[in-house]
Amino acid sequence: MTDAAPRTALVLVNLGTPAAPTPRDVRRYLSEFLHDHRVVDLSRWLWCPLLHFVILPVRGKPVAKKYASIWMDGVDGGSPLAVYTRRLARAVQAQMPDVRVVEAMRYGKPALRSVLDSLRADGIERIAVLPLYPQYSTSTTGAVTDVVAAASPDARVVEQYHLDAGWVDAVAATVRSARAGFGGERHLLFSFHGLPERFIRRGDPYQQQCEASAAAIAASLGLGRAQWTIAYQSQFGREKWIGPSTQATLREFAARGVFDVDVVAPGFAVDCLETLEEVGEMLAHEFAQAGGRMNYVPCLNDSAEHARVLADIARRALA
Ligand SMILES: C=CC1=C(C)c2cc3[nH]c(cc4nc(cc5[nH]c(cc1n2)c(C)c5CCC(=O)O)C(CCC(=O)O)=C4C)c(C)c3C=C
Ligand SMILES: [Fe+2]
Ligand SMILES: [Fe+2]
Repeated sequence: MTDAAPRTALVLVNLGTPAAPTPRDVRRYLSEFLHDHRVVDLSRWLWCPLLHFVILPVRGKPVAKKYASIWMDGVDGGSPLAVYTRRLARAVQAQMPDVRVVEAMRYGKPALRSVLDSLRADGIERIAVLPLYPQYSTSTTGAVTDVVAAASPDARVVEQYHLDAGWVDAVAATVRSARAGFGGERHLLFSFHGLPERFIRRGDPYQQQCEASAAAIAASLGLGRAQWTIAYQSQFGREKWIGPSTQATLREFAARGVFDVDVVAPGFAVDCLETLEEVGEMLAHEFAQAGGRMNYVPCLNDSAEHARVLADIARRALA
């Protein structure tokens, strides 16, 4: 570490998550998230009544229960997305002693807008913003760039890293080590967060980038095309989302007798509700009921390898 205070900062940004696994905090979080036009672009005349009178009241309690099932204990505990993001920022800081590394959330706290304002107030001159979304979507990365453009327009935003060689190899390595204890023929299922098809029709590159990431990770693992499949999870609402869905794919696997499946979720930098509860608990249970054995491969989380990969990406952005 140099003696002088760093003049450069790196902000790792994640989606955000409720402060506590209670219906009130879940509603507060969902309200901020689902009011963003980048996420739901319906007319507010239509969307606000639906959101305030149906979605938030109906979703608060059951979604809080799901968060409670994955909540991490201890003084440094909390929602996995928040805990792993905080730990990841510390691990990246250890890789970049001359840069101030901080974490921020697009929705909830620590709010991206106030993190950027306080870096400026502290005399930081150069800022790189790294949204923790390997694949670009207007609904996620685009929502981060909105805040950066308003608060700190000269900051450099890393818009995607879906084909970064270090990242591809790091994800492949987690799959390899998760498979180490198993013998025999296994199938690899890549499960990415879904998106309404409408976004793709309007030019969002997300799905194409997910496909490119999966193909690159499979190539790094030396898998043939018949040994892996892509699917999309976490559909929300009635609109048509990109598919096939992870749930339908697992049901089809069971029907075809494909019972030994590793599931990896390379669209998620850290584990969260959608990976731990939806895939690791709900879908794993459903697959087991159908006779299958799912091995969920954890996200890169706060591993040293993840920190090294992100530090390399950030250094290039700051160069
Ligand atoms: C229209 C709604 C949604 C879009 C579009 C969407 C895109 C999207 N989301 C992620 C990553 C995450 N989403 C998470 C939770 C989550 N997502 C939605 C809705 C949309 N997502 C909701 C309503 C929720 C909350 C849970 C629920 O009520 O079911 C999370 C996890 C957050 C956590 O606290 O753990 C992540 C991460 C991506 C990458 C993406 C587009 C590509
Ligand atoms: Fe509203
Ligand atoms: Fe989402």
